Amino acid sequence: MAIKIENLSKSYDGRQVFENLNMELTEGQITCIMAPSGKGKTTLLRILIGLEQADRGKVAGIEGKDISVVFQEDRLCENLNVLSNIRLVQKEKTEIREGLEAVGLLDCCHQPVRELSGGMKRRVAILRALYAKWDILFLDEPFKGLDKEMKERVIQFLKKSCEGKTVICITHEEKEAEALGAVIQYF
Ligand SMILES: Nc1ncnc2c1ncn2[C@@H]1O[C@H](COP(=O)(O)OP(=O)(O)OP(=O)(O)O)[C@@H](O)[C@H]1O
Repeated sequence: MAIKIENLSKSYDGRQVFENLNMELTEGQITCIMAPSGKGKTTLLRILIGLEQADRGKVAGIEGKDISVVFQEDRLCENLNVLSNIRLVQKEKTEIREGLEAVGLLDCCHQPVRELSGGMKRRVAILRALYAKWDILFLDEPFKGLDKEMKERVIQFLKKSCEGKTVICITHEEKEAEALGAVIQYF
């Protein structure tokens, strides 16, 4: 079942963020949502994942599904090491070595997150979301702070790990959407 967004409106203190937004996000593929800064992409994502309420309109296709999210902020446990951060959300004891290796985190997997660089933390946040149990994965500008080479590695791993699954990714970069093999939704 697709995610259907129907006539969704949201304002803050009388200031309209978006009005009568309609969108259909196909399941089993990666969709990139693109819009200029301030148009309300993060607000839309927060409504989709239930952290915010729309003023009007409805969303179908998410209720009852397991969701996993990479927020713009890493939201990691700074005093836990990389492995423990990932294991926190892991329902099944899946082998995570492949992911650590793919995104270049194997050598630092026992290091507390507080000692990592911004780009390393980003990769931990992405891996943690990927290894959680989910039907729909939401990513809000997930590659911010990654250099070109690392971004390509992470995108390749994401693409491979998410094949046939439903992923909603907010990005400003068409190149990222293309590399992910994503369908682009402008709004
Ligand atoms: N909690 C809030 N209270 C008041 N206004 C808010 C709140 N959250 C967002 N806004 C406003 O809603 C508008 C849309 O913000 P949002 O972060 O959703 O945009 P965005 O498209 O994700 O932007 P960016 O690409 O810069 O991240 C902005 O004008 C912002 O100031």
